[in-house]
Amino acid sequence: MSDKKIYLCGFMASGKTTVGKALSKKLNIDYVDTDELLVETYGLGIPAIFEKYGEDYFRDLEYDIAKKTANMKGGVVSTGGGMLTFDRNGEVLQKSGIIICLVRDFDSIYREIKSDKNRPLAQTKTKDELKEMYESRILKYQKYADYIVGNDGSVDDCVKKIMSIIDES
Ligand SMILES: Nc1ncnc2c1ncn2[C@@H]1O[C@H](COP(=O)(O)OP(=O)(O)OP(=O)(O)O)[C@@H](O)[C@H]1O
Ligand SMILES: O=C(O)C1=C[C@@H](O)[C@@H](O)[C@H](O)C1
Ligand SMILES: [Mg+2]
Repeated sequence: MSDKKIYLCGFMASGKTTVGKALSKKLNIDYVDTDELLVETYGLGIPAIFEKYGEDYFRDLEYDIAKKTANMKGGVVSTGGGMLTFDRNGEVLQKSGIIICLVRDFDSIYREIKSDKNRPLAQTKTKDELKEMYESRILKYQKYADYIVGNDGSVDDCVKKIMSIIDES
């Protein structure tokens, strides 16, 4: 099998993990989540890394994980919400796979993230601040995404859209 990866990127709670798992099952290929791989590799949860060492340190670890996924064999890789907001990560991912950005309506996203302790960046921001972050990040995701796919229907619909993109590419 080719070692090209299918990278799923997008804002927090856009569905990267849910859609990524379902897609890998349909395609019968490996699945990895960069947040999970980071936690496993460094033995510390994301909120704890932010709290103890700060965001910049987390971003350096995230960059190491981006490089690690580039060396893996093919599969579906769902990424952390901030991954594509850094050029150094976008450059690594672009070289080793196809990048698909999932876009989900902000109100659905907000409902998911407002009380989730596992998303430290969301916890410290108001709804307006998060909306601003959502809008400015979309521009960054677009810079590296090969395709933008909506995830406002069912998970299955989103998986089907991605499968038809892969078939045609
Ligand atoms: N199409 C959908 N329809 C209904 N619920 C969805 C859909 N996609 C995702 N969800 C739900 O939204 C929540 C967030 O999804 P998920 O954890 O997959 O997002 P994520 O992009 O991986 O988030 P993070 O950036 O924090 O890792 C989950 O509870 C998931 O079940
Ligand atoms: O949007 C972000 O910057 C983040 C999203 C999560 O997936 C984690 O990678 C972390 O909480 C940072
Ligand atoms: Mg996820």
